[in-house]
Amino acid sequence: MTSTALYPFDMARTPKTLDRFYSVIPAGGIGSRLWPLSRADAPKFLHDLTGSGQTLLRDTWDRLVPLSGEQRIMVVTGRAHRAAVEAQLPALTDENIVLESEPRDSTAAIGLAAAILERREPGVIIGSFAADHVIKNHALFLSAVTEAVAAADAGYITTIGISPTEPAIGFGYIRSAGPLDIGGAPSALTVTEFVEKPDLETAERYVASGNYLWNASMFITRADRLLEEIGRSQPELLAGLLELAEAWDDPATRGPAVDRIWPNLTKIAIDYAVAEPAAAAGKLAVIPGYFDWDDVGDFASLAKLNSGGRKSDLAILGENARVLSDASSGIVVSQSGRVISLIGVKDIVVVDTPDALLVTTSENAQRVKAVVDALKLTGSSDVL
Ligand SMILES: Nc1nc2c(ncn2[C@@H]2O[C@H](COP(=O)(O)OP(=O)(O)O[C@H]3O[C@H](CO)[C@@H](O)[C@H](O)[C@@H]3O)[C@@H](O)[C@H]2O)c(=O)[nH]1
Repeated sequence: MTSTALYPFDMARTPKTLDRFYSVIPAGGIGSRLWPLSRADAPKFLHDLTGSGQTLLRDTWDRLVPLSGEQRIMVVTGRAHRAAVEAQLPALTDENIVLESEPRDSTAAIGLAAAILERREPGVIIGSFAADHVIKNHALFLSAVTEAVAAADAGYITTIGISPTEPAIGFGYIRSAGPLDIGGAPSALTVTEFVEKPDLETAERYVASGNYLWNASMFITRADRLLEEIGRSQPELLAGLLELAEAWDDPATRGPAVDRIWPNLTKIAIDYAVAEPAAAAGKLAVIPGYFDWDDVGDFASLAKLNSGGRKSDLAILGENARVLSDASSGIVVSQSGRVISLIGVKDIVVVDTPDALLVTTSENAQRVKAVVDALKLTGSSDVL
């Protein structure tokens, strides 16, 4: 059975707008809160973190095939990841892989895909979906995105909002208001405010108010509308993206244009460059998503994901893991083959790789990024 057949989604009855729909997968983040499992040469999206037997990138691809077909999925990733990405996605065509010489953040990555696709096919609608998230209830995901495509066709930059369960500070918060009257998008809501990564006090206030949704980092929009919004807040960045797109499809002009323009593009996340200003201008819409969504941002989420939500359990990841546990809980990731024994430790995080060992607790899982920053500063980048 192909993965497509797993979805209860009838392509014959999907709206016409999906004919113009392209999925974009920006696969650029290293996932530094998952160090030392996630590395520069083996980032989070190239790992199987769910026990599905597939990498998160492949799971993402399979999820998007029913929406765009294999021919209309574009992946934007670093040059260094080309071979690994292509091995994961054999149906990815050369024209649908965009290779970056260095990371320039999500506005440049998604904006370049939009500019290339708009040039090839004016009027195209794109949806960008992180390469390293975990989603269950695919039918609900597909129906939310289908609605988002209809809202995008009406001119909105559309995102998918998830009901918050805690005042997480690593997410964007979307304040939704009344319904928008858009055919094909009955659950679309107008957005009055988008706040990227608020401080803890603000996040607590947002969650307590019940008026905010988490941004799931999915942006569905007409490519021309996205470019217009980038141009409003980052005109120089837009000019660079348009110039790159013009040179892209000719191998003789692409290389020189990339060398000249790409390293000078402003590094800014799409949440700041597009979502916040578009919300302030009343051009952002949100579709509430009722599917299970997890960005697996740190080892605490990874532990939860792999222990079925039971805090008392010990989740073990690693093909040849040899773990002895007595009255312990948390997560062990084993890549070294060493025997690991735990006695009476709760909510522990142990990540054992051949050249680096991390020991912390679920409560401190967010602080792993600081270790990565410190390793960079102390010249220990060989283990990153
Ligand atoms: N190709 C490429 N992709 C990139 C780059 N930088 C980021 N990305 C991709 O852009 C997406 C967002 O990554 P981050 O910018 O690291 O996002 P974040 O800190 O996790 O926050 C975003 O996601 C949250 C949900 O997980 C959101 O709540 C938040 O608002 C925001 O959209 C991911 O798919 C990541 O791979 C880059 O330089 N190149």
